[in-house]
Amino acid sequence: MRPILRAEGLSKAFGRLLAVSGVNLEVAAGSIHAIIGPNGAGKSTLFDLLSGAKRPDRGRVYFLDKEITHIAVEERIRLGLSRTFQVPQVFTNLTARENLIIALEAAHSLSSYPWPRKSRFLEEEASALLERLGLEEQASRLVGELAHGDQRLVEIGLALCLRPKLLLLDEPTAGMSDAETWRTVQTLKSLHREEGLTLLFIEHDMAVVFGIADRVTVLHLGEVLAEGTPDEIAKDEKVQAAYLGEEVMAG
Ligand SMILES: Nc1ncnc2c1ncn2[C@@H]1O[C@H](COP(=O)(O)OP(=O)(O)OP(=O)(O)O)[C@@H](O)[C@H]1O
Repeated sequence: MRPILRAEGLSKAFGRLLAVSGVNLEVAAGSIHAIIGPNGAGKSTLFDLLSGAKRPDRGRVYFLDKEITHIAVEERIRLGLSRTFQVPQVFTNLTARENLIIALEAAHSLSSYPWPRKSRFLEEEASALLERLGLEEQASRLVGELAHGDQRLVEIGLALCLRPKLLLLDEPTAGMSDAETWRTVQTLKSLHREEGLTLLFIEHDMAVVFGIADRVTVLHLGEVLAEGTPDEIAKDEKVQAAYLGEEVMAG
């Protein structure tokens, strides 16, 4: 299938440490693609290069066949490439609904709308998003008081306000209980199914990777060690060796 995102020979060094080294990556439109790898493998740095938070020393990034290597984060978002972070970027002193309304207002240019119409539009859009995320009951609570899993879902909601075609998720289930992880996985699956959203996500929890990914790229010491279906990756001896000493591939 046609790639929505393509990276060619991406490299990024911090001093003498080569964090990302000659990475080639293709993310098929409509896929759920996981990036895995031991701690320090370069996963977050790769995300920074793809989302525009950092610039590569070498290599190119293409989104929908347009080269985006040197364009700003905001422009990438406008093209349809959004991301979430390891620590949720949300307004903790506002409610879940208020968070979404602010993001929706910023995402749509509504300045010419008369206020009643604008207000109704924002309320309706926020309600629809809260329902899609399963956050109706939490809508009027301060985000800072919500469970960690719900805060992360609010952050995903903020990214969805921008109507992305591709969503980059940095460890979407990190720090979640089993129940929160399950709920997040179901929500991501339904967003993928119902909205045709392509997902690229970094994940340490192999149950999540094997539960939803149709493609997996393994990074190790900044390089692509292997790429394939979850089953191919689970059987790969190079991958098993790279994870030696970590428990993540067990089971
Ligand atoms: N700003 C920075 N300055 C110096 N070194 C950095 C910086 N950011 C990352 N590194 C180093 O680059 C390497 C890759 O880090 P990165 O965070 O991309 O890995 P990761 O695979 O996301 O790790 P983790 O799974 O622990 O989050 C690590 O050795 C890290 O210490």
